[in-house]
Amino acid sequence: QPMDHEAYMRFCLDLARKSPPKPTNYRVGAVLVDLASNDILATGYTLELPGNIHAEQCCFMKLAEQHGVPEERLKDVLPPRMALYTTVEPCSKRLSGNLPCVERVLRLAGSIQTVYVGVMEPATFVSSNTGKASLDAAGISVVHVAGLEPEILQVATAGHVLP
Ligand SMILES: Nc1nc(=O)c(N)c(NC[C@H](O)[C@H](O)[C@H](O)COP(=O)(O)O)[nH]1
Ligand SMILES: [Zn+2]
Repeated sequence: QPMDHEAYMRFCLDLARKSPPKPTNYRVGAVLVDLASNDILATGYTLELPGNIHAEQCCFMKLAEQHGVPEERLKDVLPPRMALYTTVEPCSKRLSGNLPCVERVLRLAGSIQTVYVGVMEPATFVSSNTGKASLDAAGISVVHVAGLEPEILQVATAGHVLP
């Protein structure tokens, strides 16, 4: 019995809780799901892998490693219909200058059908995340899974110094 959207988002939130708090990013959890089998292809949480790695980026890095391909070639080796769940929408700009996750998702346009997000990105680091427009333009739906916002934001900002 496949999990429902809220169950996947709760799973992402549990992953986000594993992320070490930092004042300069959010604690996010993400999973990539094969829509044909409902199998979870990869999980990730912020800083899970060495370096300044985002949750979504973790998923893609793990799959690139598993398949022995560079991240740019993932579309060639991954299933044709997938969904990405992430507690915070994929970043469209990173203050570190690293490649934003929206760009990483766009590499899989045509395979990733939908990005399910728990919250849109707050304005703490990036005044307005333009990801939804970019993803929509590439035919990737961005769908808000409502109901977990307070918990997601509390976990995401746990490392932030109080104003
Ligand atoms: N969707 C998402 N997943 C993450 O794992 C994560 N950490 C963010 N965070 C977005 C935020 O805008 C950036 O973390 C800051 O812009 C700082 O950029 P870096 O993270 O240092 O590259 N967003
Ligand atoms: Zn990102």
